[in-house]
Formats: sequence, C-alpha cells, structure tokens
Amino acid sequence: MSTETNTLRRQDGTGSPGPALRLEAVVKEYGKGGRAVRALDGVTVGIERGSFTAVMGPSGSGKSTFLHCAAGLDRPTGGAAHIGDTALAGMNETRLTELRRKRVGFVFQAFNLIPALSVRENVELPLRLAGERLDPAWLEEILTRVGLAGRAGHRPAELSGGQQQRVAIARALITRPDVIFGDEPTGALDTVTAKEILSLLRSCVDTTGQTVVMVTHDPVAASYADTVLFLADGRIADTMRAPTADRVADRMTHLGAWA
Ligand SMILES: Nc1ncnc2c1ncn2[C@@H]1O[C@H](COP(=O)(O)OP(=O)(O)OP(=O)(O)O)[C@@H](O)[C@H]1O
Repeated sequence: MSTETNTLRRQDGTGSPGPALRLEAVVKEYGKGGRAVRALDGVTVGIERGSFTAVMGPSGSGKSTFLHCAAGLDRPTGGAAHIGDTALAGMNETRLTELRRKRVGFVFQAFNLIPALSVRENVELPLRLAGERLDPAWLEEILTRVGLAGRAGHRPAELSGGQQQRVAIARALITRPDVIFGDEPTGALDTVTAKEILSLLRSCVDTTGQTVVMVTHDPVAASYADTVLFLADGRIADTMRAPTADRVADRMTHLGAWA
C-alpha cells in the first residue's frame, strides 16, 4: 500500500493538510541472526494532523515498538519515520532528544509525574528542559482546559489518578507538539475516570487540532478515536474508521487477541 492510500484522515476533513507522522516501510528487529525477532515488518502509514488514532493488536503484535519508533524513542532497523517533515533517521542522540522534548508529547499509563514538583511545575517542565520561554497565558489556558486551574499549586500525591493523568496531558500539550503519544493512558484508571480522560483527549483533537496516537488494549478507549490501526505480527492487518467498541472487539477476536 502506498503512503497516500494509507494516510488517515479526520472524519470531518478539517485540520491542516499533510501528515503529522509518517512511517515508510519501517522494520524493527531485536537481536541478531537466528534469534532475531522482527517486531515491525514493513509498516507504512501516514497520520493526518488533527486526528485521533488508536493502535490495537494482540500481545506481542508490535504496538509498543510502533509507538517507540514513531516517537523517536527507538531507531528502526529499516525504513523511515518522519514527524511532520522531519526525518528521524540520521539524527544524532542530541537532536533526537531535542525533537522528543519539543515536537512530541507523551502520556503514559503510570502518569510519570515528578512527586516533588507542583502541578504547575510539572506542566512547565518540558519547556524548561528545552530552554524555551514560558507563555503564562498559554499555561493558564492549558490548566483550565484540563480542569486543573484551581490545583496548580498541589503536588501529584494530593491528586486523584484521573487528575494526575490530566496533569500529564497538560504537560504533553505545553510545547504545542506535532503529536501526543499515549501508551495505555487509561490503563490505570477506573471506567468512569477513563472515559473522562478519553473525552479530554478527544476534545484536544476537536478544539485545537492536536494529533493524538494512542496504544490501547481497550475497545471502548479505541472507540474515541477517528481511526483504529490493527497490528498483527508486526504488520498493519487492518484499518477501521469511525470505530465502535463492538466492532473493534469483534475485529480483535478475529485477530486472535483474546483466544
Ligand atoms: N527489547 C526487546 N528485545 C527483544 N525482543 C523484543 C524487545 N521488545 C519487544 N520485543 C519483541 O518484539 C515483539 C513486539 O513487542 P511489542 O512490545 O512491540 O508488542 P506489543 O504489541 O506492544 O505487546 P503487549 O500488548 O504485550 O505490550 C514481541 O515479540 C516482543 O517479544
């Protein structure tokens, strides 16, 4: 399949043109020789700006490897990954670190906040690490958007799990990244709180055109996305637009995910 035919578009067709993220024939092998594991086996996909994409697949199908290669956390063995127009191949570690700080945001299952820092300081951290100027109005806007304007001085331990994940989302938004990557962002939350976090991610996409790519095992979480990519044995086995939880669960069953 060509990149063009594989480019994922928003359902309503709005947002800037051009993919936020592009993988071309990406291969990732771990180990060498007879013991090598091919975790990604020629993945080609473009992810449109302002879209919400869920990545699903059976255990070991390559979801984490996909996310790591797409976000510049790991280097593909073959093929090419781009964030916007920037090719990740050939970047040295310093430039890759800079790219990860400025151009992508991460939201993990375990929140990964700094306990000694306040909400405000946690959110500011990526800008400080990147040596960039803080725009106080933008910080306030983000804190308001994630519903934490009144909690800016609190420490993470004083917040619920859902509130802590809101801090992580605010921290991901602060650099106005090309893409926010979520790795099971609702995996540690109860059902009601998970829905609030998914609605927040959805509204980041809908109101500001943020691009979100989220690995999940949960068909309900995937149903918040515009498109679901299904991985199997390191390849894109299927793409589903306008997903519902039932259709996603059905597709996963056919991929043998819950056999
Ligand atoms: N560092 C590594 N060294 C060797 N093999 C690895 C490494 N990381 C992943 N693999 C292998 O690559 C394949 C894909 O792994 P990956 O973690 O990307 O799958 P996944 O779909 O995210 O799985 P899960 O849903 O269980 O988290 C698996 O066979 C895994 O064992």
